[in-house]
Amino acid sequence: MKIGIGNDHSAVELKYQIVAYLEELGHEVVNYGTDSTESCHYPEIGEKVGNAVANGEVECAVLICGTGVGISIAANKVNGVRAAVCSDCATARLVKQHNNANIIAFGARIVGVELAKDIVKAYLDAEFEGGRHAVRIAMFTDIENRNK
Ligand SMILES: O=C(CO)[C@H](O)[C@H](O)COP(=O)(O)O
Repeated sequence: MKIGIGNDHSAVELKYQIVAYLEELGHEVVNYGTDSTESCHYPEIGEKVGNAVANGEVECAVLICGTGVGISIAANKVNGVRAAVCSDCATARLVKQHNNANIIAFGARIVGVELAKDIVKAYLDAEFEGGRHAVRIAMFTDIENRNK
């Protein structure tokens, strides 16, 4: 799978570890994040990755900032993006099964590297269940259309 990754200055080291892990799993990774620990602005990266997912440049993406929250808020401003912050594997699985999240986010200041890898794996291994959940996903699109 072609997977995007984006991060701010707080998450450079964790980003490298997640990129290596994704490549070990056989995925192609496109890096949209910063490789510098110099302070930068996570909304720019969240938007860039959100656009890459929305326009199909990558199939899904991983976003990492200090908490995972700010960068996912930015990505969620892009129509068609469903970015979900996860700090545990059950949530990571459910955001794919129920919410069809196309971006998973977590915080470099919140989770350690092994948990972060497990979160990514739980998300990638899960499948969207459709059915009643598809009705709710369509309602996200309705919200976007009402708020253009
Ligand atoms: O978690 C974040 C956004 O949700 C950012 O990584 C965090 O706010 C950056 O903080 P600082 O500029 O103090 O390093």
